[in-house]
Amino acid sequence: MAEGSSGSEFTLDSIRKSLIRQEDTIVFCLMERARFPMNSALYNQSLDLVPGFSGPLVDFIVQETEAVQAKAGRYVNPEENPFFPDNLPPSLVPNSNYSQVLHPGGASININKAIWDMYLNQLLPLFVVAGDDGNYASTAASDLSCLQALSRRIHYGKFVAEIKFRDAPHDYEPPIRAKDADELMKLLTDERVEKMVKKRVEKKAIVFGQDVSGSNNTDSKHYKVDPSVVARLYDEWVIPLTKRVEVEYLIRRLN
Ligand SMILES: C=C(O[C@@H]1C=C(C(=O)O)C=C[C@H]1O)C(=O)O
Repeated sequence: MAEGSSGSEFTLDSIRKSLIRQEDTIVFCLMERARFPMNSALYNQSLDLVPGFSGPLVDFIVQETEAVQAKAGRYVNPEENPFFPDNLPPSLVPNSNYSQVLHPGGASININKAIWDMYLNQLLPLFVVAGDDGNYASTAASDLSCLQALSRRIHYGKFVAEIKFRDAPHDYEPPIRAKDADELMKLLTDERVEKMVKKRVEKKAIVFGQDVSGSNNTDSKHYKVDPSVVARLYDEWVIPLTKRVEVEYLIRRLN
């Protein structure tokens, strides 16, 4: 089930290892998107660039890509959640045997609208330069990689919540029955781990984002994505949204 895991191990430790691995993917995706300027025409609601499609070009590219990926079975995987879930075609390929560790109620949790809004309206302007180079299709492909990586990480909260519940059902059952979201939030929060995550992603942006040359000199002042933006991304959005998924999952856990 988890990225890079055999599927047989389901522990908080193995889930956290997967979240750490996903940080690399997220940092590299952001660095790829930073190769292009803002290209705001891509996101413009009123520029109908595709004949017969009404809406921003980025919507067209994401919807069409998700449709192909759905046919190839992407959304059968409980780790994946589409940005445009309405009218997706069914999978045409034989089902892979994903281990069904989640409670069935988890399948209805999809907070991609909030992730889309955060990414386009708040995050992008923090790490891409202004301008338009006309590379809309490549820019949108890069946006989709970032969005999918962020969505996977944030919805991984379902697996985190499941294992936390299994490890301490007696602690979680009373607030679940009382539908006490605040108490659940307190129970699942681990501030020590959050602090480590924020420090580590900032460091990854420093290490991965340097220009590497053949000599011993690296340019340590210029990073492909500002490391403080990556730390802020996790602090303000990734961690809080992951915890929102965890709470939403737990609230449904005993249904
Ligand atoms: C994901 C977890 O749950 C919470 C969310 C965290 C995160 O999004 O990085 C970190 C610690 C917890 O507060 C976890 O415990 O690992």
